[in-house]
Amino acid sequence: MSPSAAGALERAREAMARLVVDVPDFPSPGVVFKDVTPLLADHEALTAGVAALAEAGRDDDGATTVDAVVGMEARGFLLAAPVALALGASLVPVRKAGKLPRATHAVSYSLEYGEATLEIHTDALAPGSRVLLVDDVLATGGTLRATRELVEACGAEVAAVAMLMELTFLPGREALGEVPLTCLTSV
Ligand SMILES: O=P(O)(O)OC[C@H]1O[C@H](OP(=O)(O)OP(=O)(O)O)[C@H](O)[C@@H]1O
Ligand SMILES: Nc1ncnc2[nH]cnc12
Repeated sequence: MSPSAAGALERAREAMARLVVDVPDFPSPGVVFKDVTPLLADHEALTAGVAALAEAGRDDDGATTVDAVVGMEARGFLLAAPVALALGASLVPVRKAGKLPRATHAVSYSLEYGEATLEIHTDALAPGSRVLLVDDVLATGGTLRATRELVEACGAEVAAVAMLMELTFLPGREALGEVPLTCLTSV
């Protein structure tokens, strides 16, 4: 890792420890919700977080290794867009059911506090393209597993995954198998 990437990671970790707020019993009893909105509101924290996430889509020489960045609705969009710009890659949204206007692939899944369906436009990713998935929180891995299925339904490949935060008391990481996973912090 380059000195500037290591610096961004250190600044992002410090910012997350300071700015991510635990909200007990939201959106349902027993869930401790990780609210990243104060981090998004802090320019330096967001800059460092985006730089650190983007490293997951670069090689050791700093060259971009992915064709597209996929963000999962809704918080994933906020991070995936600047990461895609930083990498010079395409931005592709994976949306909750009924939001995309053209033909879609769809996958239903469970997450820490409910169930949902995610969709991707069938032509959103070129077959064979390499994709970086970006989101804020990895919890049960339901969102990640569903998104991976959607990417693969397009004939593309998940090359790497980058998250701000991993909840290690949940088995989210198992959704990935061998795919490289970058989580800036673990709780
Ligand atoms: O690992 P999992 O158990 O699937 O949980 C992680 C997902 O949950 C949150 O999204 P949510 O579906 O709450 O949507 P939002 O971003 O629209 O708030 C979070 O942003 C991840 O996408
Ligand atoms: N505890 C949590 N906080 C924020 N986002 C989440 N997504 C799933 N579980 C979550």
